[in-house]
Amino acid sequence: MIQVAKIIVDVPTMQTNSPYSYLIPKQLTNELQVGMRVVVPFGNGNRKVQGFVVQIGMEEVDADQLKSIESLMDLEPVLNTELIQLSRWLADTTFSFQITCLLTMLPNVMRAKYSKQLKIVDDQMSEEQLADILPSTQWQDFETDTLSPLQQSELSKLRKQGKIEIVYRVKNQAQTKQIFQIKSHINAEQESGIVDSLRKNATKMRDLVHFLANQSKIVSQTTLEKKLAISSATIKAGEAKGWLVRKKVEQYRDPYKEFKGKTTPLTLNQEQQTALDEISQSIEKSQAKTFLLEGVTGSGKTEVYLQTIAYALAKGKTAIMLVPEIALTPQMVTRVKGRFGKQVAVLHSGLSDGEKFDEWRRIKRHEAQVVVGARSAIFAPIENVGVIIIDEEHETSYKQDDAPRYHARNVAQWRSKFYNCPLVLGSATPSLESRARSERQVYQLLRLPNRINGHPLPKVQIIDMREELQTGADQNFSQPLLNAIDKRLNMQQQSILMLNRRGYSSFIMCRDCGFVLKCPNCDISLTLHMDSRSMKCHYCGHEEPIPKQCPNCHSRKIRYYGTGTEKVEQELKTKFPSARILRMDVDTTRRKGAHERILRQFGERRADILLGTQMIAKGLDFPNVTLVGVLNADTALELPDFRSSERTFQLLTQVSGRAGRADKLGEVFVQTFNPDHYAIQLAKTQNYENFFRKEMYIRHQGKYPPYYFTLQITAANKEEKMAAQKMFAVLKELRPQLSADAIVLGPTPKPIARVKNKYYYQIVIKYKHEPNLHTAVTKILQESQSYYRQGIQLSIDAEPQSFM
Ligand SMILES: Nc1ncnc2c1ncn2[C@@H]1O[C@H](COP(=O)(O)OP(=O)(O)OP(=O)(O)O)[C@@H](O)[C@H]1O
Ligand SMILES: [Zn+2]
Ligand SMILES: [Zn+2]
Repeated sequence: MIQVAKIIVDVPTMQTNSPYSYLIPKQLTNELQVGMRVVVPFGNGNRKVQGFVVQIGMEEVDADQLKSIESLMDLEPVLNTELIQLSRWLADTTFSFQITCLLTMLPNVMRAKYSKQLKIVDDQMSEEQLADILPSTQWQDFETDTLSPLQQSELSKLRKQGKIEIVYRVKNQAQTKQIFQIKSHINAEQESGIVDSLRKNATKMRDLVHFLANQSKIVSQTTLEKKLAISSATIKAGEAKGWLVRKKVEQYRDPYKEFKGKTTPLTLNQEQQTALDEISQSIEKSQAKTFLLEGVTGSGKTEVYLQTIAYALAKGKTAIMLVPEIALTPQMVTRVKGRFGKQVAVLHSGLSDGEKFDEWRRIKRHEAQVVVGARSAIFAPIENVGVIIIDEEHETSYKQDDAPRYHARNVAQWRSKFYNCPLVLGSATPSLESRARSERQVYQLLRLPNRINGHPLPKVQIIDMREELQTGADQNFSQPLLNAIDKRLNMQQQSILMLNRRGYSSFIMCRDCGFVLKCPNCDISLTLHMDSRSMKCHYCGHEEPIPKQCPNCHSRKIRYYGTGTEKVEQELKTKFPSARILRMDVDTTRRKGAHERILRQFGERRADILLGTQMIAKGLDFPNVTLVGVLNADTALELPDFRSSERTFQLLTQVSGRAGRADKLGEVFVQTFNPDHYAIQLAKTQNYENFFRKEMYIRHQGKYPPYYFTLQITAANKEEKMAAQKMFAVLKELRPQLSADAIVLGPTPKPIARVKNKYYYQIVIKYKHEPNLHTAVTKILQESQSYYRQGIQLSIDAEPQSFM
């Protein structure tokens, strides 16, 4: 029996869910702990990889058979036992590898960077000889698969002859920010003596001495440099003379350093109070219970969340609150930070890697007790959790598209059980899955059926664009909507307009031959963008100049069709020359802080109209907004997805909810070509309960979730035939494991069959109870490693949120 460390290694092409055993070097026996990252040798040669220690224990093995840990990457564990346990569950339930899960839980900077270098180890070999095969500029970090077959064989020959070696290094990217602090070592009495000893023209030195002689507090070096306009060389010279000491200290990169503003708890109304009491009781009794807080838009759900968090904190516990990425900046942060100040850590994609790393460490060191963040914040290393809240729980962004394909709601449930604390799911339009569970008493339903302001929900008018177009109206604006905008401008009230398509035109087509300009890499048409004067692919980012003539028949009759936010902005400017318009879409919010700036401007009433894509639909709370216009309600309805009605209803209800949230009444116009569709008709009354019943009936008929589970398996390859063949082979292996009740759709190409030059084929399995499915799919996952070498990527998605 010897002591070994069980380690999950980071080898992308040889993944497995079982850890490897390594020997622990003598010097490290007392140091090594579960949850640390280490560098270990792996495979043949001297390849080094990052690994995670998941267990330390005795094992019946021959020490000669094992390799030994090379070095530690951390001096303390980066993962606690809870998170290691969670990663195992996550890998199992999302059909992914544990290493992928571990890396997902940590800030990006904790992913190791690998470097490899060619090194000559034989005196007989000259650098020129090697450079003949591979230019010396490529000796560092070369990619073997980009080399020519000849280069590959030459290099491997040299290696076999022992003339060259490939040296691997694992680099830790996690860097803290260090600053110098300065403490004076001289006093006022010493000043004149020192100054006399200086040369006459040493004015900078004199300034420094004067400052130090009269300063007893510690200052940072950068402050001092700025204040006295001196260089770091002057300060170092002062240090050498013993006038001061410099000390290196760590400083957090705080994204909300400048944050000010404090909010106090509001007096809750009866319904809010009842909801708070129910949840608080669960915190008090340490119950792992899930609540569904169904509250209409503007019913004050956020205030319930905040007071729930306050309750958990008062009990000496911590809290996690998830919000959709978009909602995070900036209104939600203001609300939570305003209530809990420095106790809050914020995690979202708008932060730099360094900022995220520092916020993560504040949580880990128990310096923050409240975590607010987007999806991945559910993995925050917070302990002693008292409550977990997921706002807008129906949002698709809570499901990750890449491996591990997890849903934050499921992870939250796991952690809620681990800590015996309640989980609160909040929404005005809950997902059908969650609402159905509350129907079966799996979740406890709490309702806020009324708006805080006591007003009814805004009145919604559906406008039939087919009729409007017949009367010769505008493509984008119906007359009633134009009138309503005009009225708001006259009354100095604000409007929000939503169009779910960015760019100028959705596609361009030749009127002579019908040619449509498509992306060379994907099966979709290119979108015209006027601000960059180019055609762009919204899937892969491909960009090319706007053609002046048809690339197919050379006709000049090339025309723009469809519309986007850019074009609508231009039209608005022509129609309402005096209106101040803000446009918010992916193109105007690319730069850091742009999102916040636009919303701040709108909140300060420095604009009359906010025009945007669906990123403006959620969470915004502006009291002066009394009009909401949806320019085209049909975009989501057209998608080939069984959730398209649900998405449409949710989006319309959410965006309608932005109007009339304070003392003034709100009004909504929804323009559509499908005025009779039930999702649109029911959004008119914003009656979620009716929508729920109708949609449940349809899902039952179609055998879809929440009545059936779904599992999607996709194969991707540069060649369509390869992707299709693999999917047929997978199905052949899987089908015998399934009962006759399981329904298999496909193999079929995905609705967008080609993206970034890869073809996608899929099968979807719908099932109720399949005891063999999990094992069979896990086996397919393990086998997928071997096709990976043939360039076939296989992905498995349990409960996919999108079938595109
Ligand atoms: N008890 C209360 N007394 C007074 N004002 C309140 C109270 N609760 C909430 N409010 C205010 O009512 C407004 C709407 O509340 P909030 O934004 O929390 O609603 P919500 O249910 O989260 O809305 P949505 O789902 O539309 O985002 C906010 O301006 C909030 O400050
Ligand atoms: Zn043409
Ligand atoms: Zn493309």
